[in-house]
Amino acid sequence: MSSTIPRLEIDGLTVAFGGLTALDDVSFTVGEAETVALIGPNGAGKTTVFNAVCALLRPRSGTIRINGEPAPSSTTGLSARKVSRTLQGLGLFESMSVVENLLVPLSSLDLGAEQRLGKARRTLARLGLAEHARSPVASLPYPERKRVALARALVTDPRLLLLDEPAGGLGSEDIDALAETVRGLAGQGCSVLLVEHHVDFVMEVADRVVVLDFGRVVACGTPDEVRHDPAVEAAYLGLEAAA
Ligand SMILES: Nc1ncnc2c1ncn2[C@@H]1O[C@H](COP(=O)(O)OP(=O)(O)OP(=O)(O)O)[C@@H](O)[C@H]1O
Repeated sequence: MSSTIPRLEIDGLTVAFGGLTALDDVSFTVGEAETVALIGPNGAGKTTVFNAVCALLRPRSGTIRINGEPAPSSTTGLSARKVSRTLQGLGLFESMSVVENLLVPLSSLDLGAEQRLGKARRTLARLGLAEHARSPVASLPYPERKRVALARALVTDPRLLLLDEPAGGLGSEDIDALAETVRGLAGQGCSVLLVEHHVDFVMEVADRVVVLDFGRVVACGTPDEVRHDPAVEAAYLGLEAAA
């Protein structure tokens, strides 16, 4: 599954906020068309990894490479590198229609108006949102709004997709549909880095799982390997089971 040059390579990443070390020498890779899940308890550093990849903060040390090249030093460079991200808070333009939301990221691509619209409509159809194309985002229930956020991230055909808690707030039917969509991304050559608390979803879609605890990688492996790792049970899964 992985090519020799990882789609994303994080090496020795250390991030501090004042006296708090949020990430401590974190290293892992995401291969071509691979889905890697980043899990760990609240405050483990998962979002900080995303923010570092997206150039929203400056690491104290370590390197981040995308397709073998240093990651962009500002968020504006991400789309040219074919990196997309979804946000926990969705970040949609609520008063605009669904299709207009998808046209926003397409505006930076060198495409004509018809091509942009075609791309947006094909993406909406792929995610079962075609009938909502003209609806204002604010009029849709949360699961559909969440799917619009995913569609907006996918409409530019990213090679690396960062998904921040995509299953959060969804019911089991929507989670099943989401799992199918995420599994299908590999077939399109898209690599995924996923932050998620929903462990069953993670175990279903991830090729590999990286477990963070207090900013350090405490385990890394296939879902089965990680599931039976005592360090993981202690750091995360055990806490969930006890909750
Ligand atoms: N901008 C910031 N300033 C100060 N501390 C921060 C900042 N961002 C994150 N932190 C701290 O860094 C640590 C890691 O936070 P982070 O949000 O990455 O964890 P997380 O694993 O994503 O947690 P959650 O699952 O709750 O989203 C936490 O202790 C958090 O309080």
